[in-house]
Amino acid sequence: MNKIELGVNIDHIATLRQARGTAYPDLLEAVRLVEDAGAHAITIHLREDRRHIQDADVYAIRQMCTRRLNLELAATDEMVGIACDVLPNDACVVPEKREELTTEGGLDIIGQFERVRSVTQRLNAANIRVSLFIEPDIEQIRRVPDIGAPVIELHTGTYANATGAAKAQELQRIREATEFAHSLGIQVNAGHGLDYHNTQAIAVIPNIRELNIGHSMVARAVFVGIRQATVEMLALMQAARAGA
Ligand SMILES: CC(=O)[C@@H](O)[C@H](O)COP(=O)(O)O
Ligand SMILES: NCC(=O)COP(=O)(O)O
Repeated sequence: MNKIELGVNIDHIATLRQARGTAYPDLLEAVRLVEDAGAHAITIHLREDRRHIQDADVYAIRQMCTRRLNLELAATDEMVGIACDVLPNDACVVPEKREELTTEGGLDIIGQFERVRSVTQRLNAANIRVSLFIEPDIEQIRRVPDIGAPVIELHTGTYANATGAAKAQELQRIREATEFAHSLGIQVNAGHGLDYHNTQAIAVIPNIRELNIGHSMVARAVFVGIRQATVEMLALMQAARAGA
């Protein structure tokens, strides 16, 4: 059985802190609890508008994080400069629009080929493992080797928001995209909009290696705490993968 890993995205713990400009909730305490619960990675998205994670958070988390740090970033010179200074283990290149409520889809690596390739090369040169956050689209995946990224993260937001036949169709698209990328030797991760009900069907796909999950887990943490929210998510992912 292929193992499946969990990266916990703690952006929305910072959203709560930023809502009042307080020092709490403490992101470093969240990292400690999430790691103690067995998560494999900590994911943070330093948005250009700094609406949740702040620059100082990135440096402080890098210092104390004992698991992999996955920094999500837009393909800009500013963000690449910060990543090359902080040196996260992984950098996930994501699309970003200032006015969006949340990330609305995958990066168009065909339309922005030269920019994404140049960003990837700079991150590769700093020994940061690059992941491209893209749609489960065969034509996009076909270009990944030319860009030089070893990992992709498939955007699961469309699947998460769909219902009925459209949901089944999107799940099938994710399955096919995973198999195609795997056949090219690319590591496949997935994330966005995953929760305690829709994650199982994604976790069961054998060649998906890591799920990055944030919003639903922070929401669950309001009632049970982030440690327990992590334990529960890990358990359901692992049960789905084991075929339980
Ligand atoms: C790329 C991605 O899916 C996450 O970074 C997610 O976007 C975090 O939450 P927000 O989109 O609300 O910032
Ligand atoms: N890359 C996806 C991620 O980190 C978490 O997205 P969400 O669970 O907050 O929608």
